[in-house]
Amino acid sequence: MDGAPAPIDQVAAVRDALGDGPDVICDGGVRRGSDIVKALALGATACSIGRPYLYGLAAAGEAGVARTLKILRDEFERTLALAGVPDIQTLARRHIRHRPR
Ligand SMILES: Cc1cc2nc3c(=O)[nH]c(=O)nc-3n(C[C@H](O)[C@H](O)[C@H](O)COP(=O)(O)O)c2cc1C
Repeated sequence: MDGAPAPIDQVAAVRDALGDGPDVICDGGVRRGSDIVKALALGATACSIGRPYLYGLAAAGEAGVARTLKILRDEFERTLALAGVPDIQTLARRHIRHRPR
């Protein structure tokens, strides 16, 4: 998997190939709320997480998982606000500058 492209770098191409209909879920490498903003701007419907919630679980059990989700949500909302984007529906590719590696 070391040579596999990052999921975030595939979102735009997947969305372009599928069109507006199907859901696209970006899974893998989401660590910050701003990562979710980027994925949605590129065309994802949602993101999923694996390790981040496990880190919270390991640190503080159920409360740690809740804390992880709150951190991600707060960062997500803060990033939208700082970008001047009022809501998810308004979020679009023009709001970010993304160069796939
Ligand atoms: C401990 C652990 C076990 C996992 N087991 C599976 C699995 O059995 N099958 C699977 O498809 N993905 C598995 N995953 C992948 C997650 O479902 C998810 O795709 C991935 O963790 C998302 O990336 P992230 O950890 O960077 O957020 C596992 C991930 C972790 C951390």
